[in-house]
Amino acid sequence: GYYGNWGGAFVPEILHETFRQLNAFFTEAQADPAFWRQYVDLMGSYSCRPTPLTLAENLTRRFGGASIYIKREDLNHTGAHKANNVMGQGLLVQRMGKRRVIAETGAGQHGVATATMAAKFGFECTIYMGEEDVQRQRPNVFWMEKLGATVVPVTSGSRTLKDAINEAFRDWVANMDSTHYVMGTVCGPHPFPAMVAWFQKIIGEEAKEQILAAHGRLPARVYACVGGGSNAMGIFQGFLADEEVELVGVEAGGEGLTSGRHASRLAAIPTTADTDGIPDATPGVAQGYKTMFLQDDDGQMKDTHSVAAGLDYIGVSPMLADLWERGRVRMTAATDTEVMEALQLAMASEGIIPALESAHAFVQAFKEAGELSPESAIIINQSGRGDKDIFTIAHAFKDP
Ligand SMILES: CC/C=C(/N=C/c1c(COP(=O)(O)O)cnc(C)c1O)C(=O)O
Repeated sequence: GYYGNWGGAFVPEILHETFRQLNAFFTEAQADPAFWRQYVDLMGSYSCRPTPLTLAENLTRRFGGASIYIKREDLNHTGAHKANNVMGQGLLVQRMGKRRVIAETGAGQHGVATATMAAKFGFECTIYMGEEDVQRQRPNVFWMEKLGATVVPVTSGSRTLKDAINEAFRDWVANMDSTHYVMGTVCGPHPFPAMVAWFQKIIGEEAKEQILAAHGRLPARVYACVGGGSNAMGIFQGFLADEEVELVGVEAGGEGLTSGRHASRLAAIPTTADTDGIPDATPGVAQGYKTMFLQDDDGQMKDTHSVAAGLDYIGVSPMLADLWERGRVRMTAATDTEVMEALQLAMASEGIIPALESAHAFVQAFKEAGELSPESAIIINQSGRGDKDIFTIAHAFKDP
């Protein structure tokens, strides 16, 4: 369960048997071709896959460089890439014979997706959500409850994603015989990162086939926003073996990397010795895994900030920490202000409304498209749609 120096499964003794069982079920499912076919068929009939790869002609013309393609994970059922992971996990829960699922959520997309899957599979469902996120993603809270899930507002800590994860783990330790924890991203103790990345790789498999068909050759660069890292790992896996394809992760720059109010774990750190004086992430172990965390000198988790609830998290996938350390993935950050501008441009130019999280990837792609040759192409992974963010966006534009 390691990716270079990162990952592992730092879980208490009491959970070892549960993790052993989970690993056994996952390994068996991975080895069973019928399981992956069942998953692909379900994603086709229930979640509109394959999702389109849309050529953004107006944005391409505006920047005058690479052809800009958008991978439309917003067109999944429930509106984000989270659907890929939860439906796969649902099939796994069926194989394990469990009847209850729990999950953490920040943006509420993973929560809605898990509640949707539970309704379809007939599982009992409890979602843990930071009180602050309950307030800023109300449309999703409404749907989770309407779909039959119990939403538990979490009032400990910073009342955001990391606190929701802590509460979900507490529930799981107390109910692990009946309950599966549907981790929403490629973080947490092994095998969670591996499982989530395995289901999300469907994005990259489709995108590679689609770009070769539409553009005739591999893209120069692929951009994805990074919260825990699951939509990024999903699309990146389609191109990891193609060294000529540059992979760019975009983290939450919040109010700026020197503001102390951001959620950038890797982008803030130049790969050389840290000389920019920006308080950066450091290696640590928390929430069951080892990665680069935004923590203080005592190893206590810092409060993060992002306009996008789904990126507002202290940890980053051990897979991405390893790919970044090896130089295979370049990490950048986009500020809240840049995100709003890119969102507005995408809406006005292409009639596409990205989620605030996804808009971070658009920011970096817009900065770089013009410097690439017109014969080249780039792909932006649009992880979700912006409907959930209507109040945040309205507020941002009201106060210019
Ligand atoms: C698992 C907690 C993260 C959530 N969402 C994260 C998210 C993200 C960031 O998550 P990753 O892809 O795992 O980095 C990107 N795009 C959208 C639309 C998201 O909703 C959630 O609760 O919905």
